Formats: sequence, structure tokens, C-alpha cells
Amino acid sequence: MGQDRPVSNDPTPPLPAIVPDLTDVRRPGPVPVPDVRVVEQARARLAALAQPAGALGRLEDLAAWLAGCQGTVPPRPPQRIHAVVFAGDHGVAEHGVSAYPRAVTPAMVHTLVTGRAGAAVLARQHGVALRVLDISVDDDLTGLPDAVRQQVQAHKLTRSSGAIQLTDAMPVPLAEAALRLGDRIAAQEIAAGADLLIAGELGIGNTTPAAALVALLLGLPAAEVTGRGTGVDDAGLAHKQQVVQQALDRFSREHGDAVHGAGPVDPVLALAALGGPDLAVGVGFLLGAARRGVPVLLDGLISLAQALVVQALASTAVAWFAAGHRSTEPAQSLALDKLGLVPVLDLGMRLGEGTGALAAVPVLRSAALVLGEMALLSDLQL
Ligand SMILES: Cc1cc2ncn([C@H]3O[C@H](COP(=O)(O)O)[C@@H](O)[C@H]3O)c2cc1C
Ligand SMILES: O=C(O)c1cccnc1
Repeated sequence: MGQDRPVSNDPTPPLPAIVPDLTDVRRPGPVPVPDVRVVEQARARLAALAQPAGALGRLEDLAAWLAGCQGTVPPRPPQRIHAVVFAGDHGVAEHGVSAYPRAVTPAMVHTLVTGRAGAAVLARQHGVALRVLDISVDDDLTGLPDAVRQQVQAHKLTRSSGAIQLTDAMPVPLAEAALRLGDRIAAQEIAAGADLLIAGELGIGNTTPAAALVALLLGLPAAEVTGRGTGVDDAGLAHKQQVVQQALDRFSREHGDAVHGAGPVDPVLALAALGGPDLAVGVGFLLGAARRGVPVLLDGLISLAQALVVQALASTAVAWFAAGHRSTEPAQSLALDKLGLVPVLDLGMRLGEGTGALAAVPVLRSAALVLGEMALLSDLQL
């Protein structure tokens, strides 16, 4: 299908536009969308493949999306996928919102680094480069070998965020710095050759700020967004719901009446008040991928809450995102709907770390391959 693209006599291909680092996080500049003409070309080729019309189902949507992102038909199966797990602790974890203690956060950083966490296993299986970054973990991680610890802490911003039902998670300038940092980390991964990015997360308690962010941005009450996270029981769920509602009420009291659909919420303020530094770095990372035209597979609740914030910062950025899976968290499904994303997998997963996105990688690769390698109906000897 390449013959349909404009032909130039100039033998020197144009240099890719250099995207400057994010300066004003509230004005990330126009984020271009994937190439619509290429998507149409991909659709035309899909319609011509040796199959009953539409028989590849959602694989066709994925193939067309990837073609548009890469600007070429057929798309290349992504082979240089980079996943970055952003780890951080959350003050709210001290308030009975998780089924597990805070000590799990540093322990799981260790398990990720040693390649035995769920995300590490799946990343290895699919040849994905996985990095873990301590953005705001409380623990000093002194159990790690020095060289490894330096890498993991290379971008550490702070320690645990504030308990969001009582106080803002962090000051606005820290949220801004975190967004810029995430954008820069995405730029680094892309400069290192990444052709698809995944943002993972780790941090006991982080489903509470993520649910609060979804509630705030969608104008929904806590009762509709709050899920069991790591598996709190019924009493735990009722309590967690109260904590999320307290956080929303506090936001509305302290930051004006922007809650419940009264007006567009300032996404940076939302992150500062109800998110956390680790969540904000992930937002910057997703935005940084979109600003540079690199596709992203989204993961579970935290990832979808981050994508909602990205949408509030730059609505066109979402065009670079595909949803890896549907998690069991209600707020994740609500965010998927709001963003118009249909997840690749629906396996009842609720682990986080990036595992839902990683599990979807082979399906995405298959989508690219069938578009490139299948015969056309016109090739059949009828
Ligand atoms: C052993 C273990 C490994 C994990 N890996 C990811 N998470 C996931 O669960 C946590 C969020 O759920 P909540 O808000 O209920 O605490 C985060 O660490 C998230 O990454 C884990 C949780 C545990 C316990
Ligand atoms: O939806 C998720 O990704 C999720 C759910 C529970 C715990 N951690 C993450």
C-alpha cells in the first residue's frame, strides 16, 4: 500500500520533528493524531484480505490503529516495547484502604528488580524491556545492591504522598515537576528505540487515589468508582468508599466547586490534590509518548486514571492509546468508556504493575502480522 503515499524526488527523508521537552504542563502544545489516511489504507487492505469481510474482528481495529500510529501499511509488529513501572507510596495506605501493608511496596520493587514479579515474568516472555523507577517510595531500598539501587532511584522525587482525604497529595509545583519528569522519561525510552510504551505502577494504596481521580474527572460519586483493589472485604470496601468520598468532598471544599461536573477540573490541581508524584510521573510519561507519536498500551485502573488526566491536558493524545485489558475495578471500566476504548483482553485480572498491558502484547503483534502476511482475496484461485 506504500505506493499510495506521496512520492518525493528528494532522496533525503525528512528528519522526524524534534519534540521539545514539556515546559508549561498545562499547555503541552498540539498533540498530532495518528495518520488518518494510513488508517484508511489499512482498512482497505483489511477489507481485501483472504477472509470473510470483518472476520478478524477486533484484530482489525488494532492493526488499523497501529498502522496509523506508525504511518505505514502494513504496520511492523512492535519489537522494541519498553515498560516502565513507576513506584510510590501513598499516605492514604495508613488508613485501612488496602488488604496489604505498605511494606509490600519496597518488597515488590525488589521482586520486580529480581525478575520474579508478575510484570517481570510477562515482560520476559514477550521480550519487553522493563524498568522500575522509585518515584516516591518511603523505604530507602537499602536491600538492593548499590548499582541497582542507584538506577531504581535515579529519578526519585520524594517520599510518600499525603493522605488525600485529609490533605493534598503534594504541592502543585511538585505535580508539575513530576509531569515534566514523566515526559522526559518517555523521551529517553523513545530515543533508546522504543516503538511502543507501557506505564506500569506499584504502590500499596494506589487504587484509592486512582479511583478518586476518576470520580473527580467523570463527576461521579465514590460509590460508583470504588473497587476492592488488592481485595478488601465488604466492610473494607464500605470504608474505602467513605475515604474516597471524603477526599472528593475535601477537594470541593478546598479547591472550589469544580467537582461533580460543575466545570472542567484543572488536571494538574487534580493530580496534586488527589493523585501522587508516582501517578503524575506516569501521566507525563503517557503524554510524552503521545506528543512524540509513539503508541501506548494502557493497563489497569491506575493507567486509565492517568489516561483520563492526559485527555484533560491534551484531548488528542488519547488517539495514541490502546487498552490492553479490562480490570475488575469499576473505575477502570468507567474510564475506558469515557475514552471510547475497547480493551484487548478481559481476563478478570487485577494485579496492576503493567501486567494487563503486557499480556495483550502478543495479540497486538498478531494484529500487525496478519495485516502484513495474509493473502488477499484476489490471490485466491477461484
Ligand atoms: C503482593 C502484591 C503485589 C502487587 N503487585 C501489584 N499490586 C497492586 O496492588 C496495589 C494497589 O492495590 P491497593 O490499593 O488495594 O493497595 C499496588 O501495589 C498495585 O501495583 C500488588 C499488590 C500486592 C499485595
Ligand atoms: O486495575 C488494576 O490495575 C489494579 C487493581 C487492583 C490492584 N492494583 C491494580
